[in-house]
Amino acid sequence: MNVLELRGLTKKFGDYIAVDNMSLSIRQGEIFGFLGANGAGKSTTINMISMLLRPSKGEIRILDKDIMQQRRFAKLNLGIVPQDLAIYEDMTAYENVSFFAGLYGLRGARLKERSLEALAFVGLSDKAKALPRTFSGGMKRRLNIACAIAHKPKLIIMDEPTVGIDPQSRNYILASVRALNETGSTIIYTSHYMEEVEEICSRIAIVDHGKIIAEGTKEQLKASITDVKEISLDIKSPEGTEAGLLQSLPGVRLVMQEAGQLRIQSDVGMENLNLILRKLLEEGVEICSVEEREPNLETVFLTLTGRKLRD
Ligand SMILES: Nc1ncnc2c1ncn2[C@@H]1O[C@H](COP(=O)(O)OP(=O)(O)OP(=O)(O)O)[C@@H](O)[C@H]1O
Repeated sequence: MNVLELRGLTKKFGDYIAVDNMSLSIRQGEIFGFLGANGAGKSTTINMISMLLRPSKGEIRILDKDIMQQRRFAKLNLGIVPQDLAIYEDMTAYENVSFFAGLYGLRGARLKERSLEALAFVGLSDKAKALPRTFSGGMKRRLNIACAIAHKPKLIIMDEPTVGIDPQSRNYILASVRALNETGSTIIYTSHYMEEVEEICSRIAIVDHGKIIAEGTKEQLKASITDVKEISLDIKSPEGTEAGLLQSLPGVRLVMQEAGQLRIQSDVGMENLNLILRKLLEEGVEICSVEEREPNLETVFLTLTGRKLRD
């Protein structure tokens, strides 16, 4: 059964079309990645699914029921982890979770059990009695997740839950996404970090200008890219000076530089490796290794949109 179905979903703000005739089916048991640059329309889509925004056009079905006609059913089956934190700083972590779980009708022993379980899921059991204002940004994000999952929704939507947090919290969040999925929840995970999406998602939609421009498993998406190759060079030289030199060479589409490494995406069939190497050597750059890389989701995104996922 489809846990979520979007049919021709559209949202206009004045003349601006933020979500453009989007159709999508998400099956039970998936971790579905929603990948797009800032402003692509991810949050607007999520806000419509969570009934905070009214679609201009189209239909949203959760577990085969139209959410406009079955609002309560949709709410009970949905857990939303919003991009902006929705927690109370002056209530303990446990009180926060049980407050939100209570909104979904949980009471008594079941409320307590589910609230504690949700805190355990995100690795905050030992902080149950602490106030969120003493938490790191990452811990607050984990609490935000616990608040959305205690009522055990069938569909959990996470809107960029790992933006700007420490690696330990990030790992907790990714582990909790997997654990939630293993216990039967379907998950929609939005992010502009393609590494994360690649790591945890079973299927991915790439969103750009409010439209889904590609959809499939990561293997399918990568296999669709046949006209770009990626070369990776380990180099020794002062950082930050090389990318500009290479950008203007024929066939070079994109140069990325990180800590002694250059990643160059260029047109397949362009025999420009010799030009690239010659240019670097002329500039006194020491080349330690050269490797042709498998395409990743960044390559896919770049090829489809002509832009980098993160600017
Ligand atoms: N209430 C609003 N009124 C006018 N324009 C809006 C409104 N909400 C969003 N937009 C515009 O719609 C577009 C899509 O925004 P949205 O927040 O859905 O993108 P996003 O993919 O979630 O990006 P981000 O990662 O930055 O949250 C943006 O250009 C945004 O400026």
